[in-house]
Amino acid sequence: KITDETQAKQFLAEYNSTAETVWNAYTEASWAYNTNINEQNKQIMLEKNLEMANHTKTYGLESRKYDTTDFQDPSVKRILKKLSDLERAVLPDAELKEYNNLLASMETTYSVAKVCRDENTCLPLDPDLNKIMAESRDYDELLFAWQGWRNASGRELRQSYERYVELANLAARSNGHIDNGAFWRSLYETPTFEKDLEALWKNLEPLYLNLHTYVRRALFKKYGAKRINLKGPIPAHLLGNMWSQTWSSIMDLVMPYPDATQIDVTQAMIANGWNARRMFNESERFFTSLGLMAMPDEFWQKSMLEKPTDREVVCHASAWDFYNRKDFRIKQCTVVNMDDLITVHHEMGHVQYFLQYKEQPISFRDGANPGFHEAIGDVLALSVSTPKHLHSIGLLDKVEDNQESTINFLMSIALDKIAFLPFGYLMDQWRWKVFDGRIPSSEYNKEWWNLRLKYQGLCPPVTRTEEDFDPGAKFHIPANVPYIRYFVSFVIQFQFHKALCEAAGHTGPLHNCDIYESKKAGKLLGDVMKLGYSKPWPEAMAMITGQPEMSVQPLMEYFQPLITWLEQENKNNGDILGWPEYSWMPST
Ligand SMILES: C[C@H](NC(=O)O)C(=O)O
Ligand SMILES: [Zn+2]
Repeated sequence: KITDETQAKQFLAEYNSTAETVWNAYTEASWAYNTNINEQNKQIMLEKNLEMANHTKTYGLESRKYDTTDFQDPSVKRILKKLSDLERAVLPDAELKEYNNLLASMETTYSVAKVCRDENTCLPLDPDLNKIMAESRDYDELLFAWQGWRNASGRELRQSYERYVELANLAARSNGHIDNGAFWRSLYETPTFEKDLEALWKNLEPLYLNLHTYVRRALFKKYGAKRINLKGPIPAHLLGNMWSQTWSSIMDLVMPYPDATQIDVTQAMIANGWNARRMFNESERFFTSLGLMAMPDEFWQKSMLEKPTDREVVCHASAWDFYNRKDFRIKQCTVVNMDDLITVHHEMGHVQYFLQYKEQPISFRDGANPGFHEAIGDVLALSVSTPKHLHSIGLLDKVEDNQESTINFLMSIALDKIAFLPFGYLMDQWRWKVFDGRIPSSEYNKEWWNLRLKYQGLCPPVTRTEEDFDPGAKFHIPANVPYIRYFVSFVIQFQFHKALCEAAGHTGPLHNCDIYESKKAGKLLGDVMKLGYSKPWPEAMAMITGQPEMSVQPLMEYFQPLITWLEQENKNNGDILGWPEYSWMPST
């Protein structure tokens, strides 16, 4: 073992500069493929991925030769520890090639899948099927899109997924993890991670149950007793979203006070001639108002902000770091609506993080934990979504400060933030169990729907079998993107919001806070982003909130007026919480 710290630093300097070149080459090739899906671009991406894996393995094996016990510099220890996990590069050549091919083909199948109405009308997910799921109030049309999408995507992916699980586990185990789920959880550096998550969920479950009961009653009014059982699960295609993960698109069906202010500003965006570029400019303006960084010119020159009409692309929105400290991009098939304005801020939050930590060693150019990276943009979006801010950017003609408008506003935010929690929690519950073998492939779909029932109180609108593979109908599953990061983000973003609002000198209810133009709030957030992955995330958490733990208290404080209202409303309606008639399904 090498115990010379100076030698280690030289080794890491060489790693850093060579990694920038190799990772940049791979990222360019991956970008070319994601923004123009064809065989040639796929082959180039696979070739660059092998080169990157080679680099990772060479330096990873070298890093394992160091004994850092007596090293003085904690960063050197931290980087060598991270490098010694080779991830997929540990696989033998043949398995690595097979693994990369599986990933590329699963993401392609998902991204080009379409649902045909007739032989010459085939609809892609983005924007067509998403639009049907959000706007249609026709039970059968919703079922057409919901079932068609699962036939075109999930069903086609089941076999590849089974092999992917084997190879992902082989890689994880070769790196010393018990399985791939354990590897994914290790990124949070928290031995009690699963217990902590369960405790957070137990605190949040009552909020979700109250929202579920209230929305079920509203859907009962709309779709009737044959399709909605007030003591049963909700059919999964009626919530305004292909995966029932956010419900704000059915705000019209659940609006508490139709005569008071509502904040869906899609109409106003269209009426005011907003386009994708305007949405991104507005978001950049918010970041710079906090004293954070503007987008570099390359961002505007090289991003893909709208869906091209002449080629196939991966439409699922994403932000890209090209690891040369200059080139950062977003790929988004932007639609002019409120939902996408929020997504724009989400993706711009990733790029802001990239910009803030770009001078860190490449191994530290990551979020303090993956949930931090997902939270940044959402924190700013909480301010942007306030009636006050929407009014200030010309998307709301008047701001009313009364109980009805407050409840309407909190309902619209809850339909995204509270509705999401069980989905954000169950996605990797399913995958962790697949990776550790508790869910064999013969039960993939049965266990998926058991979790969808247990956590979200949903049922499939039509009978599902093991011919189906419904988890595969959600991007992150074929795309091999972990998901607990979003559950973590939806909790901690309210902790960050509360802390930044205090820094901004906000007084009054938390839900009214808009940190726009607060340089103090911006500095608090910016200083944490600059750390990247250089410090364990509890230190970063403490820098923002003054304490090191995840906590649901700020989320509960934010929604408190709505929680009180929901409890009263559900009582007035004589409705029960939960779905005791759990085996009920709608009559087709
Ligand atoms: C919440 C998650 N966001 C993202 O992928 O950026 C999703 O869209 O499912
Ligand atoms: Zn994200």
